[in-house]
Amino acid sequence: MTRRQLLAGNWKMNKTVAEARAFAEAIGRQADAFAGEADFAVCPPFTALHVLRVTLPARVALGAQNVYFEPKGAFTGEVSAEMLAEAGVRYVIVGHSERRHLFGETDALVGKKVEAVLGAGMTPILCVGEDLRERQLGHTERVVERQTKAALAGVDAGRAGEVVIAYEPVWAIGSGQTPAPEDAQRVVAHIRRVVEQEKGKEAAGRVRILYGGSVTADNIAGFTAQPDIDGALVGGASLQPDGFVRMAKAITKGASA
Ligand SMILES: O=C[C@H](O)COP(=O)(O)O
Repeated sequence: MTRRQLLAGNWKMNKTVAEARAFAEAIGRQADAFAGEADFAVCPPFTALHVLRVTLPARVALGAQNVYFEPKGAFTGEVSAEMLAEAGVRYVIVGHSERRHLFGETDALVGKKVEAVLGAGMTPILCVGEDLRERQLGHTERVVERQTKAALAGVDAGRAGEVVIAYEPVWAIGSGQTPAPEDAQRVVAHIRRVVEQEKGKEAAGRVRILYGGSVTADNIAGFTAQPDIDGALVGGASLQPDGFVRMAKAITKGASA
């Protein structure tokens, strides 16, 4: 089964509207970087969705960093999946470790968000990953297994293959430290086995699993060369236009190699 590589930039709480526009114009001047056989997305804060919708190169899709699962109502501060879809959003990050740890998101809430995103015709980027203590205790596999099963619990086997999963070891996020690509491959292969066990072979073969955590233009190719790693979810290094372009070229080259 051939899966297209995906490069997704997660800007977190960075960039004003003016800064977002400047980024889109800068990568637009190097739009050739996005012409190859791979998918690309940028996930800005909500406030910069509109400006990116109108300024990003056509091959770079729009993503969001969060969503609420209810369709509408008295949920001050929240944004629904339908609202994001209408705003031109294609991908929605769900269950990022910063949301789980800083904002108390539970496995059950993450599962509802995954369903809402699929229900609105968008692609969830479901984040899973162990923290340092869990890793030191040897619990990595069981943590990603629990998170994956809970998040996919309400998803039909026929649609599970549409989900993108991002394996992000929490200790690697923003730290400059990464697992060896072979180590990330081992965990990602385990996640794929969990998908197979829960949703069947077809879904497991289709589901794209990214690596995230201190990815840069210099190390991305080592991860995306692994057989089960289908791209990267990138924080800090996605903020600079040149870095984003270099990563786009690296994954496109790997995809066609
Ligand atoms: O969603 C992105 C990840 O949290 C990785 O962030 P980072 O590339 O800055 O380590």
